[in-house]
Amino acid sequence: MLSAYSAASVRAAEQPLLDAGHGAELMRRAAYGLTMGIISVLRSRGRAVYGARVAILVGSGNNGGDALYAGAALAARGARTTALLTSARSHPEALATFRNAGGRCLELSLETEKASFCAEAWASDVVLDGILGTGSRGGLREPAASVVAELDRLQGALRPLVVACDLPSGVDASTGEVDGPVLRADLTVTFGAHKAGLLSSPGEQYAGEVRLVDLGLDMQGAPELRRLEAADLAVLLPAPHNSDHKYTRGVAGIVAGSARYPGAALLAVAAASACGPGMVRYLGPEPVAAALALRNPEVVSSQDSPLEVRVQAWLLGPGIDGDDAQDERARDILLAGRAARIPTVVDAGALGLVQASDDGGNAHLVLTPHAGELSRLLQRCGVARSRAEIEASPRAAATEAATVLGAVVLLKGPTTVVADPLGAIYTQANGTARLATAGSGDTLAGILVALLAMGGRDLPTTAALAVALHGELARSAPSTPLNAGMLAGRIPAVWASVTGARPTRE
Ligand SMILES: NC(=O)C1=CN([C@@H]2O[C@H](COP(=O)(O)OP(=O)(O)OC[C@H]3O[C@@H](n4cnc5c(N)ncnc54)[C@H](O)[C@@H]3O)[C@@H](O)[C@H]2O)[C@@H](O)CC1
Ligand SMILES: Nc1ncnc2c1ncn2[C@@H]1O[C@H](COP(=O)(O)OP(=O)(O)O)[C@@H](O)[C@H]1O
Ligand SMILES: [K+]
Repeated sequence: MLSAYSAASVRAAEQPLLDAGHGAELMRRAAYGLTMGIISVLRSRGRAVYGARVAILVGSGNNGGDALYAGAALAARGARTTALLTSARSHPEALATFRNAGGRCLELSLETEKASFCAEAWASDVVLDGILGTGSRGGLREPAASVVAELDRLQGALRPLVVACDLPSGVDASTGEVDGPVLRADLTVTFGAHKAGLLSSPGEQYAGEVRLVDLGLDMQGAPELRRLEAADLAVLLPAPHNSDHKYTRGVAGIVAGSARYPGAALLAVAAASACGPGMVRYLGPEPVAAALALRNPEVVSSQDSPLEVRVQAWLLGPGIDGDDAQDERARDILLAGRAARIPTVVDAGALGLVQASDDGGNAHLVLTPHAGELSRLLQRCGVARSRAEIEASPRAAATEAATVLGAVVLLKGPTTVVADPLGAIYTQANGTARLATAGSGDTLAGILVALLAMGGRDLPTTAALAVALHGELARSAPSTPLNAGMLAGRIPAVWASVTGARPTRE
């Protein structure tokens, strides 16, 4: 499990070491890790350090200091290093060390030097972003903002590799929010602890690969957010016991699909069934059930009322729009669920049926909106948040929705957020943009209801687990187009690969 912290927590953890006079040592370690990161990206492009061209953007604070020390280390190994001082002030010792090592300095305040730096950066192997770190307030300001915007224009094979020092400048270290231009990094070498902003949208999408350099910080207090990693999936994905029978293994009940959208039911059911619960029960129109019988003969289908069947978890909503009988089933489950407290995934067409609750009445619900659906959901609760606002601050929006609605909110996107009304947050970014395709959310909902039915973990952890598994379905796919219909079929292989060796008796 990965824990990520706010800038304030990281700085608080650094303080005792700074007070004890270890500041220079911390910076030396940070710069060493950064140097190693730059060398590794150079090698990934088949370049030696000797003779490599490295262009460095330097800010006024310690972030600029780290970058200058790394630049000095590279210059000492024969790299051609050029720094652009973006402020009248730079870390004095680091600047002197850089100059002594043979580094060239240009000043942003001089128009001709700015132009020569941009030309140098475009011809470089690596651009190092050391303008702002955890001490930044708001987005990049001028004149640095324009240089970054200009450098970020370069695309494709001509674009140099970009390494960010601690975090891409202009990304909020705590929230991941972005205000103004940011130079998209291929690698971010971050120091001391993972920053929550690099594990949140949109910041995460600017950070590239993130490597942590250990500074020996003693992080105090609860992390801002957590993330499940491969090793967690291996432990958390459920496995049957010898003594189990189908009802102890969990029954997933699914109310999805309609004459208009039969596919949503097919996708959700296929995904749920592939996760291996004791049983999948499908409630919905007869023609959809008939199609399911051919594709998933193990599924038990009926046109019953949900009040007549027993399940360990419900999924309501994919593709039910406009079908009165499905709508009624979803309403019945939501009403009965307030007493029965059966874990219930509320997706797509059922999201409009959820009412805000501050009495714990929704504590068994996991709502799974994308940003557009969350905007409408919040609107109904009297909170105006446009889709664009939600995409700009998804973590804040998911947390707000979880509080207002009293339910776990799983907000889908490139980095998916799971927010618990009690304040716990997971973010997962296992997937790739190939998941952004119609029906992919139905597959996620199917995985989630199956994992909930199989039980064993709390709602937010199970939700994060489902998102992680769903993401892995795309990550492990070859780089060819992917449609949602292909995803469920990948579950067994991906499950096997994330859980490692497969004992036959568990
Ligand atoms: N404190 C420590 O013990 C360590 C800090 N390290 C580095 O130090 C960084 C934090 O250093 P600082 O506290 O100096 O902070 P920064 O390096 O983020 O710089 C803050 C400076 O930038 C200016 N600034 C703030 N917001 C701005 C904006 N939006 N646009 C333009 N300028 C802006 C401020 O005037 C301030 O001078 C970390 O990110 C990390 O790179 C590392 O050396 C590891 C150890
Ligand atoms: N750029 C992206 N990178 C990775 N995953 C993404 C990206 N965009 C969307 N996703 C994921 O794809 C899925 C899309 O779900 P959803 O929007 O509900 O689609 P649908 O309603 O068509 O099934 C979600 O799991 C979401 O997190
Ligand atoms: K930076």
